[in-house]
Amino acid sequence: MTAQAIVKFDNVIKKFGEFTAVEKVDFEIGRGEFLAIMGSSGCGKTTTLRMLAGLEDPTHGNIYLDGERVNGKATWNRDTPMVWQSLALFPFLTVRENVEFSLKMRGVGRAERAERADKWLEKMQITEFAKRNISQLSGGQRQRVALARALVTEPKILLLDEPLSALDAHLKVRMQAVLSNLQKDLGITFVYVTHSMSEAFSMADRVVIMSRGRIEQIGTPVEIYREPHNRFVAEFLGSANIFDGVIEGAASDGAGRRVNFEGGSTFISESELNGRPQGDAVTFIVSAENMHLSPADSGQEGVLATVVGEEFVGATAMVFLETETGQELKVQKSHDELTKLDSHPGSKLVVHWASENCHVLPGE
Ligand SMILES: Nc1ncnc2c1ncn2[C@@H]1O[C@H](COP(=O)(O)OP(=O)(O)OP(=O)(O)O)[C@@H](O)[C@H]1O
Repeated sequence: MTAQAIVKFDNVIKKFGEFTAVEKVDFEIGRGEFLAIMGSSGCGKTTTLRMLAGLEDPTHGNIYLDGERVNGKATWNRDTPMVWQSLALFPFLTVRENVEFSLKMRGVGRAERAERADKWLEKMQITEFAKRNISQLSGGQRQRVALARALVTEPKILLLDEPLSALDAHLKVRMQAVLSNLQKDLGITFVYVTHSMSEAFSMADRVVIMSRGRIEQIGTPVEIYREPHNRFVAEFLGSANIFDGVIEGAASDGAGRRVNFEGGSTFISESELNGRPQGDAVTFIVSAENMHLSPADSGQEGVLATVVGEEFVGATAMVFLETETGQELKVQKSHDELTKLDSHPGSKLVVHWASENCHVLPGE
């Protein structure tokens, strides 16, 4: 375990009967890091978090928390509070009583409890609601109570399981800022499970992408976005066009080689091809914002495709096209540009891209 790490998962496997929910998970979480765990439903995100919280025990492997092996250690001895989507606040207690709860459980005296709760009520801007019952609060206010309740013991690490998913879009964005600032101010490690790419990518220092109990990639949001490791991650991010190609020329000291794919070919730099031999199959991506469109009669080299639909994405549009070989492509463009191209369903356009925007998936 490196000195900066607060958590280490060492070859952790979790089985429920014969079913493997988490398969050989091996990673560290840095002290003070905001780590998001993402993946599709059922991929093992929550089970991973629950093992860290002590709510599940690993079937194999070890979990270390702050240098100590914690397999089998009870959750109440771990100091790993968790904030859930359901929040699990006590409806029969007031806001203040909720916030004081874990201090009371630890035998902290009345005066100190009140003082510490006051500090967190104030920090979370809910002092004015201290005497209210939970049922008398809005969704955002409940979130703040849940955070105050979890943080009042001043833990080194906070576990969050889809804490914002029940909130409406506007409130979600506001709470993202609250969480992000809180984490930076306190310097506490946050481990944050979410389905939402926008939440993970806007808040986290690093993101773990899981699929079927395995880690597909760990990296900063920019690394994962620009350089997805494999097809699963590229598809999960949803913004890339994925091509299966075959390398035409032999590796050399040159700048790159041609790669043929069904319905076209492109030049890819040698740094991306990484010395792979001639004839090797490669999977590469080009992100939607790096794709360009030109009129079919422009003489532009590229792939001829037919527009099948458009989706409004704020200031831009995502144009969906189908090539003559049946491959679906997506291209993100400004509305102005699309108007100039007179793009509409049925239009034939040439899709093209710069070779430096081709990224070969190393894990394929
Ligand atoms: N107690 C259990 N007994 C049996 N199977 C379980 C148990 N808990 C989880 N699983 C299974 O393990 C797999 C991973 O579950 P987990 O809750 O970790 O997924 P997740 O990625 O958090 O999914 P979601 O995003 O839907 O919450 C799922 O297939 C789930 O059905």
